[in-house]
This record gives sequence, structure tokens and C-alpha cells, in this order.
Amino acid sequence: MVLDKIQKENDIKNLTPAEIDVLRQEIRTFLIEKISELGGHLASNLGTVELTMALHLFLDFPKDKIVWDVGHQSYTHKILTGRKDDFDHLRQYGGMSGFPKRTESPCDSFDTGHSSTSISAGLGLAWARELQNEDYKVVSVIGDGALTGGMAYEAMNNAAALKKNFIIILNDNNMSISENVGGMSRHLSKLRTSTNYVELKEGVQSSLEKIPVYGERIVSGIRKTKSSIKQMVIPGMIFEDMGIMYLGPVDGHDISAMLKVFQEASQVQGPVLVHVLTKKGYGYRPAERHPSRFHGTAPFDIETGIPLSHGKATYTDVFSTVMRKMGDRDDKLVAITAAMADGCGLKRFHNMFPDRFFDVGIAEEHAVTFAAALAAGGMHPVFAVYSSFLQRGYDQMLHDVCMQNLPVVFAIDRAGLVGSDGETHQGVFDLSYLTEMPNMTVMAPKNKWELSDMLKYAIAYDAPIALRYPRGEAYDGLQEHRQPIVYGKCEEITVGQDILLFALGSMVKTAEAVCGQLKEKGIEATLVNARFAKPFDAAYLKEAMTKHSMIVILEENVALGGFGEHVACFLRREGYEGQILSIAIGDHFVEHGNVAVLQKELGIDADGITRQILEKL
Ligand SMILES: Cc1ncc(C[n+]2csc(CCOP(=O)(O)OP(=O)(O)O)c2C)c(N)n1
Ligand SMILES: CC(=O)[C@@H](O)[C@H](O)COP(=O)(O)O
Ligand SMILES: [Mg+2]
Repeated sequence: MVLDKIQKENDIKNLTPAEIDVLRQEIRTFLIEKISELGGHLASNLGTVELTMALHLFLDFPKDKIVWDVGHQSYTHKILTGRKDDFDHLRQYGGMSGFPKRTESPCDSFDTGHSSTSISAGLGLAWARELQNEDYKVVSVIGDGALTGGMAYEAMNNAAALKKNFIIILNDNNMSISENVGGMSRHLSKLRTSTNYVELKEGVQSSLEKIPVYGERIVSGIRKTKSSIKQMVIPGMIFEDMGIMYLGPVDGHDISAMLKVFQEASQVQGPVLVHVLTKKGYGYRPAERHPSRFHGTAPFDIETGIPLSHGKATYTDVFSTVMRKMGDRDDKLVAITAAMADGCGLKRFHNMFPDRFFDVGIAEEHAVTFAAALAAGGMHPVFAVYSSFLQRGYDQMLHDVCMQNLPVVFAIDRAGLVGSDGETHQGVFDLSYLTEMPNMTVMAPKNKWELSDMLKYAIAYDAPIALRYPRGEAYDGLQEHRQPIVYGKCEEITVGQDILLFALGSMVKTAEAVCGQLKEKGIEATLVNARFAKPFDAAYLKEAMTKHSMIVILEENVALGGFGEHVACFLRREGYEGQILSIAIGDHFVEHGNVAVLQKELGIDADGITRQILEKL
């Protein structure tokens, strides 16, 4: 197999053209087989096999640098840099990450996971090279979806000042996770159909530029003329107007065509953008037909493309159902997503109420301020967003939503540990960054019914409010405990005289199991569903302090600034002299792996918590 040969020699440049052709087929087959077993990001990786191979033929690793935007398309790069065998443990605890990691390989030059950072990072590497008189190539690979994110424009705006080579590859597959949206996407659609521009530049420019002074002048003259021709042929050549040379479009499945343009691009003294056209899911029929479903997939049957297991209803499903119902009842309800309509469960709302649905692109900062103004204008906005991506909107929440006390609902999905995406995606900081914001209310449901009740409560509430719920299956236990939601009030589930378990959201289910284990040891616990992280039920706690010798606070968030820290501080201030145990995540990032395995490693599973309680008692 050519794939095995390349693992040993580690250099694609030694292959014959025939072997190159075999290799791209072998890589596709390998990706489909591995991801069908373990899950992962399939469609984007299938679409970038040839692009990555062309980049490996063009660049020298680890000397040259590639920054992969988001990094979910970096699997072929991992294969070509000696990590093929690590795919047996892809995204598993202790195994290889699904994203680029500097700690994993010297050929990974910058860690990614969140979108639209690659041009900033590439530009930083290019400047570091120049300032230290070094000599290597820097390439940022950014998708058309990632190009909807504001950081990409901030970086391009800044890049124009660089007078040395820096290559930006725009990998345009006309898709974000779902359909790409917005004005830039429309602009790219126009560019996609233009074929002659690269031919006009090729050869002419690089040979002319080698002639000192006069050559440069001629090139600059040609540039001006061509620029005006382009303005006629291709409306709004936004990149060139910003000072970034545009080359393309080029077929992203034709390795030799790409190589030619990359060579050309490397002659440019300044930032240059190469527009590469690819097909998401290329080479695997189910992924070509359903690129969104195969963007990130669970294990599936290769023959049919159907997932191997169908889990129970998720929290996202519950959110989706309630939003659709509430959309019927409240014609001021509007839903916002930052390119995550599928993941956040807003597809049904979109279908039912297209005029009240907004996909703003990968633009969380904009989404928050946009929601604030919708609220100021009298609408009832719900921004559905993953916990880790909402980190992008910190200042907008503080400055635009909370300072004006505007009624925006933050429906925070993927709160807590998310599993195989790892440290960039774990939603373990939101309780810390939300609870410190004046005017913000923060809730977390214990099960699927409570998510429904809390969402309805939040939509009716007249100030900033957030509810956080985890990735995956919704807990369907404790159905009998469904007292109405009362502002700032907790819910008592069981009563025991020894210790109090004050649990938030997903940790109520875990605390239930802890209660069972403690009972076996003869320890009677009171179990309380906190419901509100802010304001938490201070009156209940004051009363409970007098009845329990230990209070255990449980959350799926980092300890610093989190729920436990606030509650513990209150208890001490009130003069509680019993033991306080805060169950939370330590001051470190949490890597990828199965959620149950991670919880165990972190000591926040039922066994670990019971052990810590018994040690303290
Ligand atoms: C800040 C942020 N928001 C949302 C996401 C989720 N996300 C991951 S990939 C992706 C789509 C990216 O589209 P594109 O860059 O075109 O790459 P493609 O998937 O088409 O290969 C989105 C929205 C993210 N990683 N980071
Ligand atoms: C790369 C990325 O950011 C998304 O594709 C993310 O992996 C989706 O995560 P979920 O599987 O939780 O929807
Ligand atoms: Mg895309």
C-alpha cells in the first residue's frame, strides 16, 4: 500500500504520479473506515484530501507552517505526518486529538478548534519569521464558513501591511456545517464561476517580477489594468481591494493545478489568497449527498451511511420541540444561531417560522449584540449556542445585554463536558463567566421536563437569562419532581439528616447515585436540585446550614468562579462551621475522551464523589 510506504518514508514528494493517484484513493478509504468505526469529522476531511496532498508536495515539514482553521479538516495532514496508526484511538481518552495539536507533532504549528482564527495565527507566524530573519513558508487554510467570522476580516485588514509572502488558502465548498450564509458567501458564488483570472496572471507576473525596478513597474501597471478589468468582470474584488492578491479559482481536487497556483502564490511579496474549490464529502456518496449529517458523525454503516445506534432523545431535541411550540404561541419569539442550526436544534423552528429565524454565520459576538437590539426593539430573542462558542460573546453579553438589562435568552447547549472534541469544546467555563455579570440570571435543568419548563420560564422573563444543558441524552428520571419554577428557588428531592448535596443541572442525576451509595454506608443525605446558579437559593441554604454537618456543592464547571465557589463563600460568610466540599473541575483544560471516562478521571462521577465525601466525613 502506498499509504504504508509513506508512513515509513514520511515524504509524499518521493512518490510517482501514479502512486499519488493511488494514495488519494487509499486515504479516502482509510478515513471512511476509521471514522465509520469511531466517529469524527468526515465530510470536511474527504473534501480536503487532494488539497492537503498538494500542500504537502509544495511545503517542507516541519520547517514550513500550516494553520488549519477550526482544524476539523486536518486528518489527511495527520496521516501524511506519520500519525496514521494513531487513528485507532482517534478522539479517545489518551489517544490522538481530532484537531491540530502542537504537543502531538512538530508538523502542527498552531492549535485550533474554534473558527476563524487561522489568518490571525498565520500572520503572527509570518511576522515572527520576518522579525527573526528566518526563511519558511506560512499557509493558513480557511473555509468559506469560517470566513463568515469577524476575526478573519480583522486579520485580513491587518495582513495588508505585510510585504512578505503569506499564503491564505480559501477552501470553498459552498458549505458551513449546513448551507453557508450571508453576503460573503454570495460574493464567493460569483467568484466560483470565473475561470480566467488565474490564467491571466500565471507565469507573466512571476517572471516579470524578477526584473528589477522595471519589472515591478510593469507588474504594477498590469495589476492596475487587470484590477479594473476584474471590477468589470467580477464585481467587488474584495480581497484585492483590501491589499491581498487573489488567485483562482482552482479545482481543489486537481493536485497538479493546485501545485501550479501555489508555486505562483509563493512568488508574491505580500499576502495572497488562493481560492480553491472543493466538494464537501467528496468520494463517498452518502457524505456528498448529506454533507451536514457527515460533518461530524457518530459511527455508521459504510454501505448505507446510516448511524449504528439511535440514542434516546437529547436535550437539544427537547429544546427544539419547545421552541417550535413557543413559536406558535408567541409571535415575537425569534431564534438566532451562529451557524449551528443543526447542532442547536433550530431546524424545525427555521422551517416553521423562517421570518423569525436568523443564522448569522460563525459570528457569536455579532449574534449577542444583534439579540440585544432585537430585545430593545420589542422582540423576544433566544440565542441558541454551544457553551464554548459563547466565550466569544463575553463582552457583548456584559456591555450590550446585561448593562441595558435586556431580555435576551441564552440557550446554552453542550454545557459541561462534551467528550471527544476535547479541550477547545468542553463547556466548562460558562458558569464562571455568566455568574459574575450583573443582571444575569443563570439556570440549569436536572432533566428533560425541567428544560422544557425553564425554557418557557426564560422566554417569559423580562431580563437577561441563561439556561445551560449538556450534550447528548436527556435525563428522564425524577419525573415526579416537577414543581413550578420559582425565581431563585431550589427544589428539595430527598431529605436526610446527615449531609446536604446541593447539585446543579446535570449533577443532580449524579448526586442521586451518590445518595444511593451513601445510604449503603448508613449515611442519610438531603438531595437538592439547585435549579438557579444565580441567584441561588440563599434562604434555603441558611436554613439547611443548621441541619447538616456537611454541605457538598456539585457542578460540571471549573471550580474557579463557579457555582460552588459562590455558594461556599456565602456559607462561610453566614458563619457555617460544618464541612464544605465543592465538586467541580480543577484549574486545567480537559482533553478529549468519552464523557463517562473523563468524569471518572476528574473525580466528578458518583464513585469519585462518594469517595471524597467519605474521606472528609
Ligand atoms: C467559534 C466557533 N463557532 C462555531 C464552530 C462550529 N463549527 C465548526 S466547523 C463549522 C463550519 C465551518 O465551515 P467551513 O469553514 O466552511 O469548513 P467546512 O466544514 O465546510 O469544511 C462550524 C460552524 C466553531 N468551531 N467555532
Ligand atoms: C468542529 C466543530 O466545532 C463542530 O463540528 C463540533 O465538533 C460539533 O460538535 P457536536 O458533535 O457536539 O455537534
Ligand atoms: Mg465550507
